[in-house]
Amino acid sequence: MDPVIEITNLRKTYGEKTAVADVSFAVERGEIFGILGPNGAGKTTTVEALAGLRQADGGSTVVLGVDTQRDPAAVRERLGIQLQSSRLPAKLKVAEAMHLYASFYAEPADTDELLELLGLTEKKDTAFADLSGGQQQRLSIALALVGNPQVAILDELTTGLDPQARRDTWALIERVRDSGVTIVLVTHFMDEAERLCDRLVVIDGGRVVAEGRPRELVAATDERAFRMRLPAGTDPAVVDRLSDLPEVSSVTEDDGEHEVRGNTRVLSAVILALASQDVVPDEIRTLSRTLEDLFVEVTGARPMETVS
Ligand SMILES: Nc1ncnc2c1ncn2[C@@H]1O[C@H](COP(=O)(O)OP(=O)(O)OP(=O)(O)O)[C@@H](O)[C@H]1O
Repeated sequence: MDPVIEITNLRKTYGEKTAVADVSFAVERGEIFGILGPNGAGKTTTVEALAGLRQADGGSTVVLGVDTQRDPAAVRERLGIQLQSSRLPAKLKVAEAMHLYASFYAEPADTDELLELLGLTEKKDTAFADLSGGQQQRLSIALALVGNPQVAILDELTTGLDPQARRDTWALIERVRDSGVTIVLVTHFMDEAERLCDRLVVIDGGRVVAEGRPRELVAATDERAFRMRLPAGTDPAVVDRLSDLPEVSSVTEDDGEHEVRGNTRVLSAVILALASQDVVPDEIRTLSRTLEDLFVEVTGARPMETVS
């Protein structure tokens, strides 16, 4: 089966500035595909080029078999896009916005159903400016879906939402995917990517620096880590010597605990070394690697703090 989206060697510059240097990836039908990366990595430029809203300087963007650089109009009916800064006129009411957007499409979704799905039915007659941040966000998702698209691109889906609203939005996105829509999700949030995305790319400096399923990306390393609490009065020289073990890459201390990192045999090597000095840790906790660890490794940047 042909991929629903195929980006090949995409390149986009703004004058001297290279926003996207070389990005390639493919998305299969029915996937939730994540695009992660630090600020300014080129994520928004990539999805705007994908939707045919930006003219690339090189490479191709194909959606549902259509080259969106050459013929963006040919997919407009089948592609929904929620942009970061989708602001509407202040006085436009929710239902009016939905009907306006629906009028752009030959076969729009049922607007009442969509508002119900997004929990906006009671806000139908409320002006855009009087909605809360979360409601505005949900409306922008509804507007991206009103054309009954086969592909939906959602940029910064849950930015500014409270923890409950984020979880509700995730559940909604899964329902949309289950209805057969392929979803591209641009996000800063590692927990969101881990929870929602079937596959993802990490983009940094306009290039793909990691690609795969969240679980595989997290597992694809030999690094292990654990924290331990040593008995009071343990000779600091014993701890210092742990750093000399070939299995250990780092030992750091904070809050009375030692965090040890190293290869797959680090835990047993440290326990043995301590036992040979008659030291038995009071407590040991292994640390599982997260998508955030991978993100820091491949981009050198910390992702934005999550709100939950
Ligand atoms: N219209 C433009 N003119 C000039 N430079 C631009 C323009 N749009 C984006 N850029 C620059 O291109 C780079 C990539 O921007 P882009 O918005 O694609 O990144 P991003 O990964 O989406 O970042 P963020 O997460 O902050 O939205 C940035 O350095 C940005 O400043």
